[in-house]
Amino acid sequence: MFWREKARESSVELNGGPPSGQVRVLVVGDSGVGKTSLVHLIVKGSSVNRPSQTIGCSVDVTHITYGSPSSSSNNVEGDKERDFFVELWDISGHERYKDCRSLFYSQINGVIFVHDLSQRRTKTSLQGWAAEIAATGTFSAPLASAGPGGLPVPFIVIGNKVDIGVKEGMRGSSGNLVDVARQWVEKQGLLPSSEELPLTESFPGNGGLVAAAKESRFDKEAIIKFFRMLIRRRYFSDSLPVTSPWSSPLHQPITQSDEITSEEDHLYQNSRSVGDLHKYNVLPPLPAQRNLTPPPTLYPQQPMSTPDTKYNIPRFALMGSQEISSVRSKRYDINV
Ligand SMILES: Nc1nc2c(ncn2[C@@H]2O[C@H](COP(=O)(O)OP(=O)(O)OP(=O)(O)O)[C@@H](O)[C@H]2O)c(=O)[nH]1
Repeated sequence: MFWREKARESSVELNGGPPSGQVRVLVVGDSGVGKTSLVHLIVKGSSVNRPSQTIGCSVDVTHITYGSPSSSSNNVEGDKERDFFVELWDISGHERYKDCRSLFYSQINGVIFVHDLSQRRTKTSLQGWAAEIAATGTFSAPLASAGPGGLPVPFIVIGNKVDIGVKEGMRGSSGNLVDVARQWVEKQGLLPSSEELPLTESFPGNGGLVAAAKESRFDKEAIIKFFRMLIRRRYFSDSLPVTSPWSSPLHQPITQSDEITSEEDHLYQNSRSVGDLHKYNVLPPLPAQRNLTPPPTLYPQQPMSTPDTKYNIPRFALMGSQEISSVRSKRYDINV
């Protein structure tokens, strides 16, 4: 395995210094669901025309800010705005790499599960992905209670290809054999229309995001909040509650984060999807010191404390194609 730097921005404007740390996020799901397209969209802010099939794993790095821009650097609270790297490890979904992909499941802070809304089985298989990662991965800042498949870190689920996906409540054909079979059986009157063929839809399904990576549509706000939540858990969580995305969603009114302020927050204030929220539950924290060996950090972190923030994740808020203002990207490929 070797790393090949594919592109590097000439300069990275950071908030008064080098990044304060990094979090590692796996992006997993079956082959062809659009993981590479989504990562490209998150990092570059635009769609990619013809993504090539991922070989083993490719890693993109973006950076986001965390903290309050108005705080002075002398603030004893240490809540001034800081930059953090977010590593997005795009794992190939191809069967070819099934036996070796656990090589990449190292010191994970969070997971983005991706499925294809037009291929029902790609959602069903997320349970297997979760179990595989839980069984073979190592984790940074693990949660006290495990999620699906025993996964001990926060995750989000993204249903991609909403542009061609079967609309909720409609029974269209996705081209998937199981769905075709279901439709045929229903047409024969063999099953009541609400009856499901034996499909395991046990993966948490009520709190996911939807996206159309090909059309540059995704819930940028939710993704950024997810990243910030991971940063908070890893670097600021000694005395803070942490969140558990796999707990039962709480449907509460949207509350605006009073901790994090940035242009992005203002940009997306008006774009929230009201009434259809996925709310992270709050669980007791694990102190950052209890982490397993963290990923190699480029720069030492300063201990800081910040007030707690509860995150609301809109489930469905499609955004136009906008450049992610705080994104400075580097891309690395890993070949195995
Ligand atoms: N219609 C539609 N097609 C999409 C969308 N997102 C991605 N695709 C297409 O789906 C195909 C697979 O996309 P990738 O991003 O390479 O999928 P992947 O999950 O990274 O695939 P692997 O590398 O094999 O794991 C490509 O032809 C994309 O253009 C979408 O939102 N809508």
